[in-house]
Amino acid sequence: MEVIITKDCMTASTAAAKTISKLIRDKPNAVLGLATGSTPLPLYSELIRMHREEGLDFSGVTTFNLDEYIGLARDHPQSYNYFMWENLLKHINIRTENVHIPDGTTDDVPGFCKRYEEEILLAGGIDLQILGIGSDGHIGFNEPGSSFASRTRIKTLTEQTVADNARFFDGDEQDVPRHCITMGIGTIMDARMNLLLAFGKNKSKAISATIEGPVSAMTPASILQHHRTVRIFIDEAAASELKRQHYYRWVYNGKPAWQQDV
Ligand SMILES: N[C@@H]1[C@@H](O)[C@H](O)[C@@H](COP(=O)(O)O)O[C@@H]1O
Repeated sequence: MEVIITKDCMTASTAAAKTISKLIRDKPNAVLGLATGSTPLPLYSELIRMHREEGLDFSGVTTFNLDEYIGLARDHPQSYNYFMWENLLKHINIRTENVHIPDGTTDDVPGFCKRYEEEILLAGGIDLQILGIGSDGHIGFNEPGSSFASRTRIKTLTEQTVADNARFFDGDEQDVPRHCITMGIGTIMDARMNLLLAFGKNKSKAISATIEGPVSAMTPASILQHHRTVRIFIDEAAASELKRQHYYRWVYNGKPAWQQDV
């Protein structure tokens, strides 16, 4: 695990965007795993800027989104499909046929999930998965208790996640769907690299449990301790409960210049 503590979310997002742009320049047909939520928004803005000003080319890139609410149409303003097109996809030169987002309106959820997994395999697997984290430690919508071996499937949100996400639904918890389709933890663990972003004090407990806690299904993100290549970008507030913050800073500051591209 590489833990990178930055002074604010913009610095972290710019650094994370550099990791992604390097991947795309080295491998123009890279497969990206995308996340929603407020956390990756500055990262997506930076990728859009890189596309416009530095010619970052997405024409060969394929994407798979982590999750989607069940019951929301693709054009519903709170659907993750709408979110992705508004905040990233319509601003870059990605091919529509290369974009994959779970379909929350499918009438065959198990069949859809099976095909989603097959499509990831057919694309060659995910090179880099972007992750946010829920305040309860979830990744994608894999809530506490999710199996570490899980694949794309239906899940029920926790009351905590419904409460957290109500802010996107005018604060009304009744409007937040209770079910979703999400990549499984096993799916996320198959990505060749995972890049997790977390900002703000309300993520500090989940972050300390993820990085320094025991690996436990009660903190789904803690399984990343078993992943080979994970970069965690956090701001000072999200890092505030880490016991070994001094060490993470010391490691990063001691890195040779050629490694400090992040
Ligand atoms: N399914 C998404 C997660 O992928 C995301 O990481 C989380 C955190 O959202 P935010 O970044 O807005 O805090 O929200 C949702 O539950």
